[in-house]
Amino acid sequence: KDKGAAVGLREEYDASGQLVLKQVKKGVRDFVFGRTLGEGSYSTVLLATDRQTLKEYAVKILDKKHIIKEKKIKYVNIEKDALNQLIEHPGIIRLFYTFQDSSSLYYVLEEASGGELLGVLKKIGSFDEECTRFYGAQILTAIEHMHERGVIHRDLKPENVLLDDQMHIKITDFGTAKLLPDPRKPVGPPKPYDPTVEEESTRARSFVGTAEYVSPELLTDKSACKASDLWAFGCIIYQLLAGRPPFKAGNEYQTFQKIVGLDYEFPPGFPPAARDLIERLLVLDPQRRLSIEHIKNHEFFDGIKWGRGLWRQKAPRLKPYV
Ligand SMILES: C[C@@H](Nc1nc2c(c3cc(-c4cn[nH]c4)ccc13)C(=O)N=C/C2=C\CC1CC1)C(C)(C)C
Repeated sequence: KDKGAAVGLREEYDASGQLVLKQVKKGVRDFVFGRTLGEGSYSTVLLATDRQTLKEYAVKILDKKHIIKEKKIKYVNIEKDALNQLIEHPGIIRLFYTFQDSSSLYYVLEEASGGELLGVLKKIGSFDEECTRFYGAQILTAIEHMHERGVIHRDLKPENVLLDDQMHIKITDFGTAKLLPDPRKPVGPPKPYDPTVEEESTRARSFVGTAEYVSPELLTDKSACKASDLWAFGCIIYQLLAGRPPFKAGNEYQTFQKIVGLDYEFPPGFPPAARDLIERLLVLDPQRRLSIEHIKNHEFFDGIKWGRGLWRQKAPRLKPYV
C-alpha cells in the first residue's frame, strides 16, 4: 500500500513511538490544472483544483530559466515578500503557499471567482455613483493596508482589481510592487556586488506600469511613491463612472504626453462630488495629492462606514450609469 506519498504524506513516529502521518509540502501532482486566467511577461496564471480538498485556486507558474536569463529574480522575491507581508486583509488576494519543480516556481493563490473588475466594467459600460462609491471605498482601504505595511503597488488598474464570489474586491498582481525599507528593521551591511542581481536603482528606472494609469512622477523623475497609487486610484474612479480612463491616446507616448500635461476632461453630467475628488487626486505634484485620510472624509464618500463593516455589507447591485 502506497504510504500516501502520492498525496504528499510522510510517515513519522512521535516521541512515544506513535505512528503519525505528516502533510508535507504540496506539489504539482496535488492539483488538476484548468483554464488559463492570464499570461504575465514571465508567468502564466491558471485555475487549479486541489485533488484532495477539491478547493479551487489560482496558480501562478513562473519559468525559472526565463527569470534567471532576464535577471528578474528580484521581482519574483518582491512579489512573494509583498504577498506574505499583506496576508489577512479582505481586500488583498491571499498567497497560500509556494513550491517548485525542476523548471518552474508555483504560487498557490486565492481564487477570485468574480474575475476582473475591468471585465465587469466592460460588460455594463459604466458604474452608477453608489457602486463607484462602494468599490472605490473597498479599493481605498486595500491601498491603505498596503501603504501601512510599506508596500507600493505601482500598477493599480481595473484589471488587477478582482472580485470574489460576494462581489467584494481583491487586489492582485504584486509582481511590480515596491517594498519600502521596514522602518523597524535596521538596515543590514551593504551586500557584495552580484552581477546577476538587477540593482534597485536600475529596477526603479526600468519599471513603468500600464500606460493609462502611470503617474507623472514615474514618467518625469522615474520614481514612484505611495501617492503614485493614489493617482492610479483617481484614474480608476474616473473610469468606473465614465466607462473609460481619463488619459487615453492612440499610442503610449501620446498617453504619456496627456498625463504629464494633465490633459483630460470630464464628460457632461459627470457627478460633481466625484469630479471634485478626482481633481484633487489627478494633481501633478505627488505632495499636493489628497492623502488617504482626506479622501475618506471627502463628500463623495459620505455615507461610507469605513473599517470592517465595509467588508461585511452586501455589494450594491451593478447597474449601468446611463
Ligand atoms: C489580472 C490577472 N487576472 C486574474 N488574476 C487572478 C485571478 C483571476 C481570476 C479570474 C477568474 C476566476 N474565475 N473567473 C474569472 C480572472 C482573472 C484573474 C484569481 O482568481 N486569483 C489570483 C489572480 C492573480 C494572482 C497572480 C498575479 C499574482 C492576470 C491577467 C495577471 C492573471
